[in-house]
Formats: sequence, structure tokens, C-alpha cells
Amino acid sequence: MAVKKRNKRPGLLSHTRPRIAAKNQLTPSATTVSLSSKATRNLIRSHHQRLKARERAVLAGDKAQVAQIDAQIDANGGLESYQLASKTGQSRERGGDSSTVLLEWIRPLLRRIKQARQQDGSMSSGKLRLLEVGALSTKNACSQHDCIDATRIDLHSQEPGILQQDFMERPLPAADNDNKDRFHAISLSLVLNYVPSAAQRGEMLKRCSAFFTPSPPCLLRDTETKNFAPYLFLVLPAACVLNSRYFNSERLNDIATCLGYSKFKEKVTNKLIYQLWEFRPGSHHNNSNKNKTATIFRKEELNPGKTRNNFTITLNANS
Ligand SMILES: C[S@@+](CC[C@H](N)C(=O)[O-])C[C@H]1O[C@@H](n2cnc3c(N)ncnc32)[C@H](O)[C@@H]1O
Repeated sequence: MAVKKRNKRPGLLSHTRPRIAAKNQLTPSATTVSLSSKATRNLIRSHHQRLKARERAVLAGDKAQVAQIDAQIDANGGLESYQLASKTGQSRERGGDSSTVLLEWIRPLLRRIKQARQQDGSMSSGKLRLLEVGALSTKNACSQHDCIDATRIDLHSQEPGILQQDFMERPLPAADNDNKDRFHAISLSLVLNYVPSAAQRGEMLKRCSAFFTPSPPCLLRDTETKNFAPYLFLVLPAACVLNSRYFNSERLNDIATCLGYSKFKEKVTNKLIYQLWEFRPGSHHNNSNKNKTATIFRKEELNPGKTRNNFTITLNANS
């Protein structure tokens, strides 16, 4: 049996994560794209539960328990079968691809970019550069728009157009704003809830700001769009925000505000919360809440109740 390679550096997301199951470890149901809604939900839920249990075992230093949970995750097809289930959940019949909401919200901006590109008759006007973290497909709505230049990454790439990379280990871009490794928008659609610990979720949110760049050149020339600020597109299961003992909309707003974000759009459905944040550090027009000076957000009970879940995001913005 092959000996597992140990990582020496502690603390990174990938280092506390189970490995991706090999194809031959997928269960028959996991390889079938036509999973029923119930099977899809169960597979996603049990994968999340196992990741959380694994994180607890890692924190407790219980290696035997970690190995046991890894074996269970593998036996159920690992990240690969989870991704298949997520993809099925995103199919048109099941409510569709979340990037259609992003596209709807930024359509006026994309129209401006298109006009400018047509007027210039050249590529110099630029496109909207989008970093899609946790990308499952190269054919989702935002990938098909000709004014969006999408860079897609995932812990486990399923297609050639998706780079296999942990966002938390993606090299930081150089300082110049024209750098191709900087983006006008970052999508974290159903990704934060995949991250097993509250502190790692906060770190992920914080890290996004290091990858932003101000604006495609054509928008700066346009009086209506010259105030463009980079976007963070966030999608979370509604229950994470609306039915958690340790989290709620106000806490999410406070954390985002503390990191320099200002809410631009929001849509809440029975299942999901979609939000579009503008990154405007230093702007305090949205800081009307009582936590405007807080920079440390701990896990604390905000909504007591036995039937609630334990989702939360913690953050130390000073570190
Ligand atoms: C539920 S899927 C969501 C996929 C898609 N964005 C959507 O909205 O349906 C979550 C994906 O996030 C990926 N992911 C989680 N943490 C990540 C990280 N640190 N870097 C890159 N991808 C990550 C997982 O591998 C998984 O494929």
C-alpha cells in the first residue's frame, strides 16, 4: 500500500482536506449524472457533514478518526462524486446555474464594455476579468459571455479549462493593476460553505481583496461607469445565513463591511442567498451598523434554537 505523503506546513486549507477519490472509487450512483434530487441533496449533505467531522478530528489531533472519516469519504466517491452531485443540482431542471444571477446583475456594465470594444475596434478596451473559485464547468452562463474573460479554478478540475488549484495557495499577484493575475470580479458561489472551518472561511473572504484590480480601461473613460469597483459574487445556502445559531445577515454584513465591501445586490430564494458586493475599501457609507468598528468576529450564539445549524464565519481582520 502506498504511504501517504505528509505536508509539513500546517494550517492551510488543503492540508486539512481529504484527498480526491480516484475514479474507480466512485460509487455507481455517484458516476450517474441523473441522480434524483433527494440523492443529490443527501450526497452533498453527508459530504459536508463528514468534512466538518474531519475538521473536528484534525483539531483534536485524532489521527485514527481522521483516517476513518477519509475512508468513509473515499467510499462515497470523495470530492469527485460531490462535484457531480453539485453539478446535477445546478442543472437547469434543478434551478439552474448561479452565474446567471451574476450575469443579470452586471448586464448593464457588460453592455458598456461591448459598446466600447465595438467603438475601439480593438482588444485594448479589455474585458471583465472574472476569477471563478470552485468552478465546475466551462460552459456556465458567465463563461459564455464574450465580454467576460473567466479564469476558473477548483480543488479538483473536471475539465481542461479549469485550473486545479487551491485558492488559498494561489500565488498573490504583482502590484501593478494591469496584471493579468488581477480580476475585476471574483465568484465564490457555494464555496465558503464547502470550507470546513469558520476561520478558514474568514481567511478566504479576506484573501479575495489581494486579487482585485480597479476597472477594465473602457469603463474608466465612461462617465457612468468610471466609479466602477471590483465585485465579489457570493452565493451561500440560505440556511447558512437564515437558520444558523452562530450567523445571520447582520453578521455577514458586518464582516464584509469590515473587509471593505459594500452590498450592491441581493437575492434570496428558498434555497440560496446570492449577493454582489463592491470592494470599496475606505468607503464608510454603508457602515451604519453598530459593529462598524469591529475587526474581530468570533463564534458566538446569535440565534438560540435547537433546530438551527452551526454555520458561521469568524475573522480577525487585524492578522
Ligand atoms: C458546491 S461546489 C460549487 C460549484 C459552483 N461554483 C456552483 O456554484 O455550483 C464547491 C466547489 O468549491 C471548490 N472549492 C472549495 N474550496 C476551494 C478552494 N480553496 N480553492 C478552489 N476551489 C475550492 C470545491 O472543490 C467544489 O468543487
